[in-house]
Amino acid sequence: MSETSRGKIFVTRELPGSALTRLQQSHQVSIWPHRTPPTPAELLDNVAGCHGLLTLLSDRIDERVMEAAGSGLQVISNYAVGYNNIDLAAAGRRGIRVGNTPDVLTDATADLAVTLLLAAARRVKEASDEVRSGQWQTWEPAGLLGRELRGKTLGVVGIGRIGTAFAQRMVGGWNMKLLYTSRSPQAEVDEKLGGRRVELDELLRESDFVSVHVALCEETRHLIDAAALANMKPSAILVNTARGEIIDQEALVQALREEVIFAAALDVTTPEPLPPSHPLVGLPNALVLPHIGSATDTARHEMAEIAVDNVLAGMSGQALRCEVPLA
Ligand SMILES: NC(=O)C1=CN([C@@H]2O[C@H](COP(=O)(O)OP(=O)(O)OC[C@H]3O[C@@H](n4cnc5c(N)ncnc54)[C@H](OP(=O)(O)O)[C@@H]3O)[C@@H](O)[C@H]2O)C=CC1
Ligand SMILES: O=CC(=O)O
Repeated sequence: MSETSRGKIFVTRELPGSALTRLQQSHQVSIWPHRTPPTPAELLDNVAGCHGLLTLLSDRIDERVMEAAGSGLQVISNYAVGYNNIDLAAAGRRGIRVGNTPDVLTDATADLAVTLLLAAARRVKEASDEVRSGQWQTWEPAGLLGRELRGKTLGVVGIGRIGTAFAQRMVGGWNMKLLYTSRSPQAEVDEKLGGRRVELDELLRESDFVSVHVALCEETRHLIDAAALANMKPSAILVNTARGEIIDQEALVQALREEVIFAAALDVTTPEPLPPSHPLVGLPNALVLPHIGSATDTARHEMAEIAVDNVLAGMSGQALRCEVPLA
């Protein structure tokens, strides 16, 4: 299909900036008008006859959705770097290209991981709650004592783009010792950041701060389970900005309640949104944010530009600006 032949595109949410107007100029675009995602049934209805889909990480794009779109579907462009919401094998079988939005959100997400780590280390949630609830009575010598960062050991689980950017900040800012996991050696991380590649067991045992940055897939689901948490130091802090399912959340609740670890700070949970009644929300040593890793104006605008470029390229049969390799 050429860019001028007005293919049909379904976009599952409004995006910031003007990138979507580039799609509207050349194609027949329908944009889901609500703040919350289409239900699975609504998704099936809306994709019928589409040549391109621009999706969010909260939209599950499985074989049924591709089937409902029909044989004309050429491209699925995810407005995220993670693509665990898309059935890549099904896309591969159907010859559908899949796109994502890497790099432009790396700084924003790494910055948020630093924010979470610092907030947990200095007990910011408990301190703020004390002020809000009127429980702040006086300056106390032993009140709300947190953890220092300088010279401590940092464990980065998955040293890809965001894991590396996060490690740069922590090693450069606080002179931390770096341990990391990776399926392959990372010479640059070793040379520039003094990192040491280790097995997950050693990383968990030795680290004062553990931050999760692996992609979610079958191999990484519940990578941090009860046994992994028991392996961590009682003084350790766990940060997750990757995906909620990488941590066994029930095991985490128990570990926080029993002070197996000191604290957790999470941008991602299972499910999302996490209900306010969930135990993690009420625990003093857990900090939960509503998946805002990439939520800066710059990152979200640039993500929109890439996502639109990916749709346009895919619909004209070209390689995408950022294409996810299919199995
Ligand atoms: N909170 C938020 O808003 C955001 C969350 N994210 C999440 O962060 C993740 C990382 O993003 P980014 O750094 O750009 O991605 P990268 O692809 O650069 O890094 C992904 C890392 O995951 C590892 N990995 C992939 N598959 C496996 C596997 N099967 N087993 C073990 N390790 C694996 C890779 O390891 P290896 O080197 O061994 O291949 C790599 O270190 C995204 O997938 C997304 O889920 C991203 C942006 C914003
Ligand atoms: O979670 C966000 C992403 O871009 O992936």
